[in-house]
Order: sequence, then C-alpha cells, then structure tokens
Amino acid sequence: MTGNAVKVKEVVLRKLQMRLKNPFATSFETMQDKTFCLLEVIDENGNIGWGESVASDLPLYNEETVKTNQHILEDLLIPDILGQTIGHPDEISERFSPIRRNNMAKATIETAIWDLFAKNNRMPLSQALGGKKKEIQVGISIGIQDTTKALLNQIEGFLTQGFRKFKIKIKPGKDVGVLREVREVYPDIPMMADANSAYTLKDIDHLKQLDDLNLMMIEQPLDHDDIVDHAVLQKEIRTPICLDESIHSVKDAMRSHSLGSCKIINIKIGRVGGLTEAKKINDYCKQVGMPVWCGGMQEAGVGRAHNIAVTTLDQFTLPGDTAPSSRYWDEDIIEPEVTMTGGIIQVPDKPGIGFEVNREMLEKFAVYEKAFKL
Ligand SMILES: O=C(O)CCC(=O)C1=CC=C[C@@H](O)[C@@H]1C(=O)O
Ligand SMILES: [Mg+2]
Repeated sequence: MTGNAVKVKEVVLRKLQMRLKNPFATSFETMQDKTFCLLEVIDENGNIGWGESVASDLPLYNEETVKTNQHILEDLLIPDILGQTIGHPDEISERFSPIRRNNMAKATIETAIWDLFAKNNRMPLSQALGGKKKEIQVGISIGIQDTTKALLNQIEGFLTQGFRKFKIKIKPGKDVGVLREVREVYPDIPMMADANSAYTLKDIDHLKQLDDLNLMMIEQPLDHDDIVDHAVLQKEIRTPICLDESIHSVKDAMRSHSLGSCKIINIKIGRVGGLTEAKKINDYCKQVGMPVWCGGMQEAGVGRAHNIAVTTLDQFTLPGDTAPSSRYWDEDIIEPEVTMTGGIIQVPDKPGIGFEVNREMLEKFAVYEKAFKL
C-alpha cells in the first residue's frame, strides 16, 4: 500500500541489558544475559517507531554483534536516514543495499520505519504489511537440557500451556536418542529439531535415524552458510529440512528451492534485513508452495511485536517461535506484554506494532543511550 510519507527528525539508539529467566542452551552457546540495540525513530509529526536488533554479544549465530550493530547504525545507517523523507518503508532496503550484509543492523532501522509508517497511516503494522490473520499460532523453542527427564518436564509444562509446535535443540550426543525418548512419551506432539549447524555430511547415516521419529522438520543441520550439502542431505532423508542461518534474502530462498536444499524456511526478520525482504520471501514461497514460519531470537517486546506482525502474512502456515513475553522475561519492555491463550496470540489492532514501550523499563535496562538530531 502507499500512504503518508515519513520524515525522520530524531533517532535514539539505546543498548539494553536484560537477564533471561533461565539460561538457554544451543549447540553453540548458553545464553543468560542478553544485550541488544533498541532504536527509537521519531518523525516530524511526533510519531515514534521502534526497532529491536537480534544480534547478540558474540558472533556465534551469525557474524553480527551488538558492537558491529552500533558501528553500522551510528556511523552509517542513522546518518543516512536522518532528515530524509521516506515515501514507503520498502525504499529502505534498496537505500541500504550498497552496504554489504549487516542485515540485523539494517533491520533495526527498517522495522522501526515500518512501525512509524503504520502509525502515520493509523493502521496496525500487520495490515500495513498485507497480513490478514487476526490471531497467530505459537510454538516453543526448548534449549538443550542436562537430562532427558528435564526436557520431558519442560515439554509437559509447555504442552499444558497449549503450545502448537515443540522445537527441541539438539547437538551430537544429545540428538536421536533424546528425541526417541520424547517420542515414546509423546507419540503425537508436533515436534521438530534444531541443530544450529552442528553436523556434516559424514553424519548422513546418523541423521537418517530421525526419519522414524515423525518430525515436522530438522532445522539447519549443516553449515551456517551452506545450501549445497543441505541439498545432498535432503535427498537422503525423508524428514524435511528447514533452513535458518543459510537464508539471508529472497535470492537465497530461490536458490535453495531450485537446488532442493530445504522444504521449509524459517524467516527471521533480522537475519533477512527487515520486513520488506521477509515479505518477498513470503511471496516467493507462496508461489512455489514452500511453508514458512517465524523464528525467534529471544526477543524482548519490540522484536516480539514485529514477529507477530510478520506472522500474519499468508505463507506463515506453521507455528513460529513467538512465545509470550513471560517465556524469557520477568518484566518485558512493552505494555501490555505479549500473552498467549491455548497456543494462540491475538494480533493487536492498534496502529503500528500495537504495543507501547514502557519508559520505566527502558530506564531500568538501558546501559547506553545516544540521540541523533537534525
Ligand atoms: O526466541 C526463541 O524462543 C527461539 C530461540 C531460538 O531457538 C534461537 C535463537 C537464537 C539462536 C538460536 O539459538 C535459535 C535458532 O537458531 O532458532
Ligand atoms: Mg535455528
């Protein structure tokens, strides 16, 4: 849609530090404290758009960090949009394209501009994006546990809360055996595994054993930057491969589809550089009949709100990782917090992201703040 243009008058970059309720373990790290960039973009009408970066302290998921975000935002992207009139948020990704990658930094501004644009045009962000859903289905991502009993306890609790998909983190030594035990106890739950690149093609025979476990998919079993070996693996296993780390753009989605590297794509707004690119991947995957879903990055409320909005697009047919705020936070930075009933989150109908940022929480969690004015 077209609509009222956005003229950027002021930008405030904050870094927030928040403690997760419980440590979250994957094949590559255990996270307890999260530092991230939060961007406030103010336009000439006094409207405010919010964007949250999903980059973390160390470049373990991808190459970006909080510090590289700060550099790219402060030295390149903020000066580039300050004072500019932006006709439509779709212009932003084009505008930033000379800068290679740094997708999470780019998405921080891009998502804030989308929020601002939707607010300026008095419509929910989901609607501005073209999303139609009024509610979304929600899954849960469960980190690697010390024991299978602990994992089973977690699943039991999350099952009671109504989650619609159970994503279980795996790594060598904590994979087929653990998932088999879970399947014995829960023969029917919608279950998938996420390996975060912990395997190689040498593990084909081992990974083939997953085919007996009726998994919805295995996420990113091989290298973070690979789509060739994944195509080899997908020919050998029946379990659908879902790509996460390897997909940075709609072009990556096209190449992966034509090579047969995956049957499903996990879209993370930050990883693909923003909502415009996420929409393009949605549209392409719809054309070729490939299901997509929204992955999580342990977001605070602003990122969570953007995830809810993107999930309303029509090819997001599988439940995502967007759990309620209480999954990770004792106190979130938005009001109201994201809540869920029976595995369903209601899509807000207020303008923009549909949640207010709680300034008291910003004070509490901010470890850095810098304003950029005209
Ligand atoms: O936000 C959530 O609940 C999902 C968390 C999650 O599974 C991930 C977050 C960040 C990096 C990875 O560990 C992982 C993923 O790869 O999807
Ligand atoms: Mg993943």
